[in-house]
Amino acid sequence: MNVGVILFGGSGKRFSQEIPKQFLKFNGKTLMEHTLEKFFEDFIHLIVVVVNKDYLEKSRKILKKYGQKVKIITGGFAREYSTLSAINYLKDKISKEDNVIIHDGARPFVNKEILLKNIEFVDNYGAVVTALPVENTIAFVENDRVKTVPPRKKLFSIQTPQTFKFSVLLEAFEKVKDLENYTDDSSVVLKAGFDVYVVMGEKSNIKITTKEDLFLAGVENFEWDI
Ligand SMILES: Nc1ccn([C@@H]2O[C@H](COP(=O)(O)OP(=O)(O)OP(=O)(O)O)[C@@H](O)[C@H]2O)c(=O)n1
Ligand SMILES: C[C@](O)(CO)[C@H](O)COP(=O)(O)O
Repeated sequence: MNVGVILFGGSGKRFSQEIPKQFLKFNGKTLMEHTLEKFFEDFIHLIVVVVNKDYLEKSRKILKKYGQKVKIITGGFAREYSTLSAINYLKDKISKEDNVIIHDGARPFVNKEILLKNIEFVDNYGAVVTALPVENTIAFVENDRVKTVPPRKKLFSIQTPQTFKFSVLLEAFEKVKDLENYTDDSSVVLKAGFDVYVVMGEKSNIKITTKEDLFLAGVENFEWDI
């Protein structure tokens, strides 16, 4: 079975101080609807949407039209605790051999090809991360001073989905406790000692973090679903 986990448990503070970006609306739909609908594929059998507990009722109102394939749970105070909430929810519902596809709700432009590649690769490798070779030179900086410039050809920018055999997630999130120190799922799995393999992402699969990202994605106007 393939299970989608869509993370919408944040507050979107870099986008807006007032309303979480989950509820921004463009092209007639909220960000939450845009991303969720990318997972409405026949090869995804269950979708767990992790929402911000302060907006549970609002999220339920938006998502109820999608029916029983969508399960709504609340997340944690940091991204990886939201992933942990999904793992705990799934513990008694799916098999250790099932695939769990974890995706930022803030990435509405993911496509079917990336989802299918994640599923194809996780069957071989057990843990995969969507990523792209970086195009800018990256520096390690401390106190405004460049300390090192790692060789670019080995650097990748990590995206989502990040897809794992459920057994890998269970073991990794059992071993790693300081989840607030991690910004994605693959780094937790890596820390737990698993190999993680790359699935090539796409530049269009951007994360909507600030308003500029929306404009870069070609969305010129948006409103709020309040
Ligand atoms: N405690 C958290 C924090 C983040 N996320 C989700 O992880 C994705 C990527 O996080 P980000 O883009 O940083 O969203 P926010 O944390 O909401 O943004 P900000 O850091 O600006 O507050 C988002 O879909 C967000 O909803 C989550 O599920 N639970
Ligand atoms: C998971 C992620 O999108 C990979 O690049 C990124 O780490 C999320 O960071 P955020 O600060 O939670 O948006």
